[in-house]
Amino acid sequence: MLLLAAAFVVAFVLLLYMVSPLISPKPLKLPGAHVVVTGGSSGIGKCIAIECYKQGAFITLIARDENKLLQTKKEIEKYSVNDKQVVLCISVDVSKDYEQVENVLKQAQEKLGPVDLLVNCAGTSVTGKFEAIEVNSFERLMAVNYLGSVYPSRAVISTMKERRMGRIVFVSSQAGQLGLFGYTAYSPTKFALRGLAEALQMEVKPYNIYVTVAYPPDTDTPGFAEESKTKPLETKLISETSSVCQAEQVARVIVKDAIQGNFNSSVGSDGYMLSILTSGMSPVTSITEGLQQVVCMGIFRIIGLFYLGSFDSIVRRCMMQREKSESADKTE
Ligand SMILES: NC(=O)C1=CN([C@@H]2O[C@H](COP(=O)(O)OP(=O)(O)OC[C@H]3O[C@@H](n4cnc5c(N)ncnc54)[C@H](OP(=O)(O)O)[C@@H]3O)[C@@H](O)[C@H]2O)C=CC1
Ligand SMILES: CCCCCCCCCCCCCCCC(=O)[C@@H](N)CO
Repeated sequence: MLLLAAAFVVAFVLLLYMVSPLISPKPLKLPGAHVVVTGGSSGIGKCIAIECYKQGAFITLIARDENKLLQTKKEIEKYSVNDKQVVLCISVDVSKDYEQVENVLKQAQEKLGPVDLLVNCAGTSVTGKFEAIEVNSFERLMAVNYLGSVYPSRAVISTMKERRMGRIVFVSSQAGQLGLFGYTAYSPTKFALRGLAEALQMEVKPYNIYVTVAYPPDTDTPGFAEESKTKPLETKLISETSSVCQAEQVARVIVKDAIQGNFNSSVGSDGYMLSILTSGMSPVTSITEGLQQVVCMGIFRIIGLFYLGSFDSIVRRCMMQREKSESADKTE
């Protein structure tokens, strides 16, 4: 009986593997491809641009600060692999005016051809206790992190559909997979990208367009340094659960997953567990991935509950410490 069940499972898995080419896309060829990176002048975005350029792509960098763009262009050009390669810089705010974003992308496509890969990496963060975060920060973060990814994607999608090819990456965050102390303004903007990505992927898959959502952990970048200046102690202690990654490593993983058309992109063992645990109704891009989710989800939930317990105790400890030092101040 047991043997029969085992044979059935093996046969089922074999069958799944036989149909797997139906769900795995063909890898994107980067040599000669046009890659647009928003937020390409700094941190993770810059490293993604370098990684694609090293593999022969033509690059458009989008960010606001022109000086930073030009400096990054020079830095990237050191890695050229042929003398035809171009790095184009566009200074625009991706979150302000849709028409403006559409226009600059049109110009970029006139110069370097239709976009093969769009990486939405422009983003920013504000941390603090809910009541301490300025009301307009909630709006600004939603505008930059969410609408700033909607606009460029909306501007390239029609051409991608016509060409029956293309890749779009949304750079979310581990804070887009779980909500943590201090991230009440930031996390929702990163969760929103997941919803956008799932809905969009279902629409564009028949057009051979593949969407990737990346969930990086804390990564050593100028943005992260800025964020760390005002981070609550609780957020720091909770985040120390997983170590800080290098931007080059994060970029390599994102580019690899985008090329392969993987819906989910994560870094490190925490990243792997979180992605399995929060896979929900997201699409799978390989049978192996689906099987890993089915097998590991329960056990990762148990591990996750221990993490949550330790996060709660960090928060409680910090609160008690604060109250103690406040009452000590009063008695002085
Ligand atoms: N570093 C980390 O720990 C993690 C980061 N992430 C996410 O990765 C992405 C990149 O982060 P990181 O490399 O740290 O960030 P950086 O702050 O180092 O770089 C941000 C980039 O985005 C650009 N940018 C910001 N706002 C706008 C805007 N309104 N319009 C156009 N460009 C804009 C910046 O240029 P300029 O200011 O000139 O416009 C810059 O090029 C973000 O979305 C972030 O949320 C996710 C997980 C972890
Ligand atoms: C089985 C379950 C395992 C759970 C492991 C959980 C580990 C949590 C660490 C969270 C770190 C927060 C990253 C936010 C990074 C970010 O987006 C900002 N730095 C942007 O600047």
